Amino acid sequence: MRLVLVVAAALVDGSGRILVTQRPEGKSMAGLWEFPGGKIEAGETPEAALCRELAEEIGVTVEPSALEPLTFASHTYADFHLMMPLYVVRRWVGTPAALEVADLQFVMPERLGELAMPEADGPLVSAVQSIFTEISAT
Ligand SMILES: Nc1nc2c([nH]c(=O)n2[C@H]2C[C@H](O)[C@@H](COP(=O)(O)OP(=O)(O)OP(=O)(O)O)O2)c(=O)[nH]1
Repeated sequence: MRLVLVVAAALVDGSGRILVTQRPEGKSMAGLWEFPGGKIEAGETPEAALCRELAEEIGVTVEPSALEPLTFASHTYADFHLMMPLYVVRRWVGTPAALEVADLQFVMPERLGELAMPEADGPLVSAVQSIFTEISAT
């Protein structure tokens, strides 16, 4: 089984909403909503890969020090096993734009479950929701 390393981010805005992006036509899982990010290239750290992907896909600048580890997905698809750390990002420069994604939206955490997302993302959505439930309860 091929192991694929991907890194992703949950950008959280000042209202506690989470950014999700839509996979474009021509890619696997086209049309599904996901956390922005992508594959780690040879010789790259996960943090450098994530900052590069966020700049390429949605045009925002994120400092590696702004990446807060949250959880990870470890999920077997039909033809590969995905290992994907998810970071929370609360600080970035620029306004997210759909540069290499079909669309993007900020959604309240409790609404994430209404979106069609990759199979691997179920546990990530639960983790994001539980963090924000904790925050809003304090
Ligand atoms: N960025 C991101 N990728 C995800 C998520 N959930 C999930 O299963 N993935 C998968 C989809 C892809 O197989 C892989 C990310 O690859 P990618 O999007 O950077 O590269 P790609 O389009 O060339 O991938 P592919 O067509 O070869 O599958 O991780 C997620 O929440 N965010």
